[in-house]
Amino acid sequence: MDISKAKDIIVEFIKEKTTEAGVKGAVVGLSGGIDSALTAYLTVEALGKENVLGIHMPELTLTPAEDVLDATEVAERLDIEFKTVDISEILAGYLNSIPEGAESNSQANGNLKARIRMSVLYYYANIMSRMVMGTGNKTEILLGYFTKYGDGGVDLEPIGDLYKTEVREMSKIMEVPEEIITKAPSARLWADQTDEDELGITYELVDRFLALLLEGETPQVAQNTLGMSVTQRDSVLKRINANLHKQKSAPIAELKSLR
Ligand SMILES: Nc1ncnc2c1ncn2[C@@H]1O[C@H](COP(=O)(O)OP(=O)(O)OC[C@H]2O[C@@H]([n+]3cccc(C(=O)O)c3)[C@H](O)[C@@H]2O)[C@@H](O)[C@H]1O
Ligand SMILES: Nc1ncnc2c1ncn2[C@@H]1O[C@H](COP(=O)(O)OP(=O)(O)OP(=O)(O)O)[C@@H](O)[C@H]1O
Ligand SMILES: [Mg+2]
Repeated sequence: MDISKAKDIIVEFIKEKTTEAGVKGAVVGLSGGIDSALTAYLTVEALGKENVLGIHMPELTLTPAEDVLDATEVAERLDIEFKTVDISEILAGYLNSIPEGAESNSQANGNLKARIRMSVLYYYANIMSRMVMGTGNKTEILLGYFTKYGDGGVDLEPIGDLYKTEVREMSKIMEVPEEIITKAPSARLWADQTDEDELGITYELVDRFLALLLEGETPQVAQNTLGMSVTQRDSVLKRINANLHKQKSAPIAELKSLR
């Protein structure tokens, strides 16, 4: 892919879609990770720095200092408005208010954090008449590796057709800080979580596998071509199939036979 041309298409996409929606500005959740950093760079190029708000939303126990520094550095380099909203109290209030909240369920609690961050972004989008920028990439979307109505709850997905490995390439040409490009991707929803550990495969490998499948190759041939293990192949296929529902809006019970 010509990454420079892809960048121009994405910048144009952001301009067009915000104009169609009648809004001038955007809100981006800046985690300190590469997806949100690249999305912020592209959005600033499309809309201008005065029309982009970056919001960092750390959580007491899980957000490392390097993420706070990296998110701040992105905002400083782009010279955009930047706010920090600590979600720890919101999370504690939420869990204290529901009967099962004291029971530890790392999956449910992790997804709740993503959904709290989504609602903070929409709060600012509402009060400022702006759109919420999604930061999902093609790899995450194909695998369904995101929280439904959490980080998947957004208005636009500018980098949604870029594989993670292409996100890295584009980040290099846009001069996203090097330490953000090389940092291990993580949702930081629970302790020691990294994407590649949870997925059981590297982004380099899964991107090549997904690309072969989209070119019409069978999973078996793609697996052999790339030297993947059967376990890796099957777990990726299982994830894709189990999460297909995340790519569609919720099914509606149709009543047209009664009309
Ligand atoms: N066929 C179907 N049709 C309609 N709905 C279906 C369904 N199958 C399950 N569901 C429903 O989907 C829901 C489960 O989905 P969801 O709540 O998203 O939860 P789930 O997919 O279980 O978990 C989210 C995953 O995304 C990862 N994640 C989250 C956030 C950020 C990042 C990151 O990379 O930064 C990664 C996270 O680590 C975890 O592995 C349930 O309500 C379930 O009943
Ligand atoms: N601490 C946080 N502060 C603000 N936004 C966050 C935070 N954590 C997650 N988000 C939002 O959720 C999105 C999804 O997280 P994800 O980890 O997939 O992306 P990333 O952190 O930008 O990149 P990476 O994959 O390298 O970790 C982020 O891009 C960001 O918009
Ligand atoms: Mg992250």
